[in-house]
Amino acid sequence: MAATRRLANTVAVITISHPPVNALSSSVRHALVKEFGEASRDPKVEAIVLNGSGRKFSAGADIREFGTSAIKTVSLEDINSTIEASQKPVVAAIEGIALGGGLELALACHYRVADIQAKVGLPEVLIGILPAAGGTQRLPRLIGVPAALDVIVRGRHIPASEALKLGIVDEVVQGNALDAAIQLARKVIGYPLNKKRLSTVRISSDSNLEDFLDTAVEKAKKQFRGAKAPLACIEAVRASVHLSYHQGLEKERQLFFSLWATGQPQAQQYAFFSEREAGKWTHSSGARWDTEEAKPIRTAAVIGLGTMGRGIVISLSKAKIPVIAIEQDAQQLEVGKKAVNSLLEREAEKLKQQGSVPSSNLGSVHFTLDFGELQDVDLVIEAVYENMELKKEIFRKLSSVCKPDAFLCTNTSGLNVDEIASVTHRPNQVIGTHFFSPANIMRLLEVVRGQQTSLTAIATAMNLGKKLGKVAVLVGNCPLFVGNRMLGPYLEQASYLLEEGYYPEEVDQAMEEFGFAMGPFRMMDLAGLDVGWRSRTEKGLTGAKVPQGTPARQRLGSRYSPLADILCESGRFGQKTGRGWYQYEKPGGRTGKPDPWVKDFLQKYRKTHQIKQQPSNPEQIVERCAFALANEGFRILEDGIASCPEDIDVIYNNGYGWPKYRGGPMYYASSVGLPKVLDTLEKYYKANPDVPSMKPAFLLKKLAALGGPPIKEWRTQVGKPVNKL
Ligand SMILES: CC/C=C/CC(=O)SCCNC(=O)CCNC(=O)[C@H](O)C(C)(C)COP(=O)(O)OP(=O)(O)OC[C@H]1O[C@@H](n2cnc3c(N)ncnc32)[C@H](O)[C@@H]1OP(=O)(O)O
Repeated sequence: MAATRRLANTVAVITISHPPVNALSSSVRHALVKEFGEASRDPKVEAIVLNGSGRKFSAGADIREFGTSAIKTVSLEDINSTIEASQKPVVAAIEGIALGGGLELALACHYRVADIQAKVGLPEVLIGILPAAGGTQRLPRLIGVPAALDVIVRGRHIPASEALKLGIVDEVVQGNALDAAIQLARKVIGYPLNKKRLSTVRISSDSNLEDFLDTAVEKAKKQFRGAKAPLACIEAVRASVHLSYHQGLEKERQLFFSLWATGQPQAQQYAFFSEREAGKWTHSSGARWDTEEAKPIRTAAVIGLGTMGRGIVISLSKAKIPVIAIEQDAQQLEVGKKAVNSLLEREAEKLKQQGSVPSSNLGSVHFTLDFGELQDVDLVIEAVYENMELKKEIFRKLSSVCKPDAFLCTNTSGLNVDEIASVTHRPNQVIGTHFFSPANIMRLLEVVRGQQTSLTAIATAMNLGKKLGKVAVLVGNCPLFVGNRMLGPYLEQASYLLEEGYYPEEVDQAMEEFGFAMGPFRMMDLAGLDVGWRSRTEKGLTGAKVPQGTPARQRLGSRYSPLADILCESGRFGQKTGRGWYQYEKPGGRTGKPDPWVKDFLQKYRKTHQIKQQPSNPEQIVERCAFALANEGFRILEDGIASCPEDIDVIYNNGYGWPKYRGGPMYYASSVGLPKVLDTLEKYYKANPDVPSMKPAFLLKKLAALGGPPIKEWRTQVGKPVNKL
């Protein structure tokens, strides 16, 4: 049953019942109409309380119904207007969550009581749409335009205590929200309801409000580059100022349909469900997320307190896991300790502002130089710099010091997890946990399974990711895993574009207009050019190990761009040295400006190597870079390193600044059309046979030959997950 009704004296309690999150599916909406109608007509009923089963009010509209005929049956806003117009007082008892349509339903009620643990919000913008059941019209009438705009455009989940301050809820209770709502309902029987009907409230407009909305548009254009939903949200809220409630609703509806026509909601909803699917990992043995039990992690340790290690310590502490943090010498320990403590203070401050007690919400951190102190921890994460010998030395030590069932994780961004595991007595307990910088902020975690990694270790690492609030994706062990492996051909194309006549700012601008948080050159400057340079030097691609007589722009018979190496040889490592692809105000500076030195250097380089300049074409920049990424993605699928295209997209959306409204590189390839992607790559590769990364992947050819089936069908065509080195 989608909703049930019972009588508590003269109060009817209608309970939405649609596990797991009480989404307002068509059957729930039908049930609400029926139960509410009967309660309204029942002379024994003097007031009505709405709540959700399983201590969750509602997560809003059933996202799976969008684009289907089910969404057209019984509109949520019709239900909301009926509730609002009720002559009997209606109180929402909010436990757990009231999100999207869930909050819109609660806003139609005359009163709202929330449990202290509850969160409310209008997160529609995060799935590419806007609140479309009156939310953009009722919320500004309740809490004012500026506060409502912030809630709607950011889509954040607001804790009950803040919701009370904002005026979204009338009462917050520590105990049972349902009992409190019933009590309130009884108390207000017979009170006038007019002022409680939000659709009747008037918003007074003034020029400040107009300026405020105009500024919000400009800010949103910059902040959400290319995303249409935030702008539609602002326009809908603007309508609440100028139009009657009913005209505003019509505007909300029109904006919803025009957003749908852009294709962005479909991409963002694909991204939403792909994230949920990533948690449902499968293994070639047939084992799955729901067959394997994770071990509890009560204590953890982090080795290395560089940028990554510090972020990991904070993540663990925020998940209330006590951490032991280790460094190799007293001086580095002191530096790391100061940095961690200052980050922890910031977290404690945030908790205080939310009304929580930091000491009960943050795990303790103990700093030491002594590996002996790790003997009882459940899990260790090594986060030292990328050097195989150093990592092996640490894992040897860990293997002898840690208790036999402790899990040993490496935060390598691409080294061989099996080789690291091979020096331990427990390769089955070794697993890769590749965090992204800054690790306390970035949501992505690549969990890398080695040949011998046990299913329990996989389940435990995936579960830990969830506990840390991350989206964990299980991948196979190959050089650079998934995300960084795909970055190779992408950055290669970016460099070739510079050789062929573009400048870093032009390539970055094209990719940022496409929607990337940062273009490739800004990203390299931020990450530090020296990191890749060190790795290329170790591989003999640059530096003294390159055989005499090797052409400057060729390695092992393939095309090679030495541009980044030359920059590094001139001490240009990016932001950290104040010079890289851009110039910065000072070493460590963040604001990059185009650098005349780079322009001059590129012009001389092109002249020296007699490279013909291509006519400028921003579309070509995007195609070459984005298709290079997707092509490597197809190879990764062929190799079984990622088990489905959705996992690759989750990695790019959450770790590499890919615009979510384009779904991810694989979704993008699918939406452009696989035959077109194939054709573009084929043409490029024919003209550039010395660039093997652009040779169309076998799987791409196979899928294009099948006419480019929908992305959810690709899974049937890909290999079994393996480890490939
Ligand atoms: C025309 C009227 C328009 C109305 C606009 C809307 O209401 S649009 C919907 C707005 N609501 C949201 O965007 C909420 C989306 N959901 C979440 O943020 C989270 O799922 C959650 C509710 C905070 C719960 O998070 P938690 O981590 O506890 O669980 P999961 O995310 O794993 O979700 C559990 C399963 O529930 C499915 N699900 C969640 N929300 C919805 C939804 N609104 N519609 C349909 N399904 C939903 C989710 O997919 C999980 O199911 P699986 O089968 O496991 O994938």
